[in-house]
Amino acid sequence: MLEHGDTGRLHIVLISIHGLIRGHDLELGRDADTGGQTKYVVELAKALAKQPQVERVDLITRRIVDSDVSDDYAEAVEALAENAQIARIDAGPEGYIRKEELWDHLDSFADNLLSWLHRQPRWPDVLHSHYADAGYVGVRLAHLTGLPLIHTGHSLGRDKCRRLLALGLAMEEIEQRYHISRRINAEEDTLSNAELIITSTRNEIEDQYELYDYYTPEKMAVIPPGTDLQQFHPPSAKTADSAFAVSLNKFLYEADKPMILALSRPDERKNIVTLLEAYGESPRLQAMANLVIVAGNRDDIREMNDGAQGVLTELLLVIDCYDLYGQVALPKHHSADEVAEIYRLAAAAKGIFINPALTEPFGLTLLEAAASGLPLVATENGGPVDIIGNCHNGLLVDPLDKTAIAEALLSILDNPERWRTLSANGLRNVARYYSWEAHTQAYLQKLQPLLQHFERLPKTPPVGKVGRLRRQAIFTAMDNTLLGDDEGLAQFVNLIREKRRKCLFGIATGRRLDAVLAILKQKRIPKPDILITSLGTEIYFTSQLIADIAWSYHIDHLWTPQVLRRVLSGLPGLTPQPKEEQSRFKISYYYDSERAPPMDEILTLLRQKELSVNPTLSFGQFLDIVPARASKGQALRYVARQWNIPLERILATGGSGGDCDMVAGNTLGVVVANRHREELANLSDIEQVYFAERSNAWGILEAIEHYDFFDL
Ligand SMILES: O=c1ccn([C@@H]2O[C@H](COP(=O)(O)OP(=O)(O)O[C@H]3O[C@H](CO)[C@@H](O)[C@H](O)[C@H]3O)[C@@H](O)[C@H]2O)c(=O)[nH]1
Ligand SMILES: O=P(O)(O)OC[C@H]1O[C@](O)(CO)[C@@H](O)[C@@H]1O
Repeated sequence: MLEHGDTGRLHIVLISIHGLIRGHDLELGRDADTGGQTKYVVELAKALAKQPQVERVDLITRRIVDSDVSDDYAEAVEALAENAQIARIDAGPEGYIRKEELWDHLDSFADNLLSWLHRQPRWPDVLHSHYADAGYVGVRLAHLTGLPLIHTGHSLGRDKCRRLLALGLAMEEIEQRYHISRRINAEEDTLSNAELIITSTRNEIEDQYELYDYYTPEKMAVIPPGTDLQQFHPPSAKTADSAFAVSLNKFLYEADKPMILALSRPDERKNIVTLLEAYGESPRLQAMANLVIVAGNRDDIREMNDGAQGVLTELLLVIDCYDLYGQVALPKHHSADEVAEIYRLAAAAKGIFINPALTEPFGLTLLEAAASGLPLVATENGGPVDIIGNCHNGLLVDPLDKTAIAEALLSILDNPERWRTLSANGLRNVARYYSWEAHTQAYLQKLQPLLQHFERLPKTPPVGKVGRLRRQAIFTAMDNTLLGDDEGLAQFVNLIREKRRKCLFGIATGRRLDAVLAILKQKRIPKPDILITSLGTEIYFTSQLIADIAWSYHIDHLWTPQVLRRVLSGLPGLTPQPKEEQSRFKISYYYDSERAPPMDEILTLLRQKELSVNPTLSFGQFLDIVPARASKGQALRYVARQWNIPLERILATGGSGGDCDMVAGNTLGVVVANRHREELANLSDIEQVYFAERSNAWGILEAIEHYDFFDL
């Protein structure tokens, strides 16, 4: 069994979870989640697969079984090229859900993807996550495997939040609609654990990533994406009117006028309504050109998701308000292969492409328009700064300034010489700066240094643990869970003894080994088969309590306890716990919630100091900090792999902050009644977590009944 490529050629795993992804006829614009990123990752996978240094590319996404979308998305594997494929992983509900609703299912996605990776002939050489959700999964996999993680954000929550607030949305509404804090936290976590961040523009680094606490420009590389110059090119001699051109006639009185073209997903951030108002408030603009807005595909607006429905409804109301009938086209349908022709239609009519987005992280449409010979007017916020800076083919505008938008459009429309110059610049420079061939060369060159120094965890468990007869396990936290009710404990211990031959007994605690052993003895609890102590930083197995050295070696990654102590020493409300609670990989404080900063401020401080660690607050009073690769849940997954026990057959009981990743994901999670639910409140929506009615060990016994655990 090959552990790593002995051919020396690379195996790259790209992770892009949301949206509708397939190798052909991408349904770009169909909904808010299927747009530039889905196109980017498919083109990147195909371009990388062509490189001689690359042996295999896997593009990982979520499997979707839903009568509202094509069966293509339910295929577990789809070939992209001879050495590239899309692999679809199950996680959460089978149906197609918005990316904002995926957060509760990403731990399960990570567990299922890890199982999939273990089923492959060898470990990949690198994980490359795309967007916050894939970053969340990539971080967990990188911790569990030791593989290097690289990341591309495509769009950043802090930047989107800033723009939506500027638009007047309330923070509560942004949180409710976009779960923006979970997304930003995942982005911060990804930035603090990725080895390399690939951006499409310098502007992203200076103006978008700069908003993050964990901001390390030296880990970032600008590698712009390409565009397919076979697909996007200027119009040839006058071609017969296409079906799409004809379809515009029903909207436009004078279809031959120049066309102002906007093309984007129907998403609030694309700010199409401001463009429409700028057009509606400019009689000169209306006299000179038609406005064509391509905003995805739709049948019945009333059946679309809230975001798209809101955007399109508002457009129709504004068209009516300014009485723009006959001058504005809002076509309902276009096919993937008509998109290039739409740009050419605008170019043939000496039109302009406009991207009025509040913020545009990069803007693939700008490349497509430039390659079609269209001059650009684009938002000054984001990627267009670099694109127009490189291509010299258009103007930047403040997306909230309607007068500036109108004037920029007029300054090109009423100057044919200027139109020709900008069009020619765009054609020449898009080919020069934006090609996938150039992208993959730069990408692979940036990748090399990361591949040398990574120690991966062994793929196959050490001999001797594989094939144990026992196919189940129960792991429990100690304080107030296993312990706290002696009668319940006695019942539980009897059950464990009775089932010992088929079920491993594990304890996962924040306490140190010596403290645990004293309690086990005092309470006459049998020695567990697996003992995870000090919050997942130490693992001992069998009754001889042999320490797992490989685990200690694995978690000793980016761990700088001295720096950590120095950074935290100045904070009010934090008192170091006695030295018997401290250990090599665990720094513990008493946390006085009256005086100490809130946890998210402590998280922010650690990230600003570029400390990639795992802080948890338990019982609202104990703050423990361990290495990023250590936690109860990560230690449990490491052990489950070693003992070859599927997570779905592991009952994991906890109840405070330090138990979160043990209870979440594919384990059968349990929270007993008396534990600190508020620290695990966000778990309550996950079906695989059972909140017991009863307390302490009685709650574990109740959960065993609930899951019918011994009859699985
Ligand atoms: O009705 C539509 C709308 C969009 N598209 C296509 O979808 C893509 C849209 O890409 P882009 O303009 O880049 O916008 P987003 O979908 O928002 O893409 C996100 O991800 C991209 C890749 O990283 C970045 O360029 C963007 O800034 C980022 O917002 C383009 O290929 C368009 O041709 C269609 O085909 N039909
Ligand atoms: O507007 P948001 O929430 O930042 O998301 C941008 C969306 O555009 C996309 O390119 C669509 O594929 C993805 O990056 C993401 O789904």
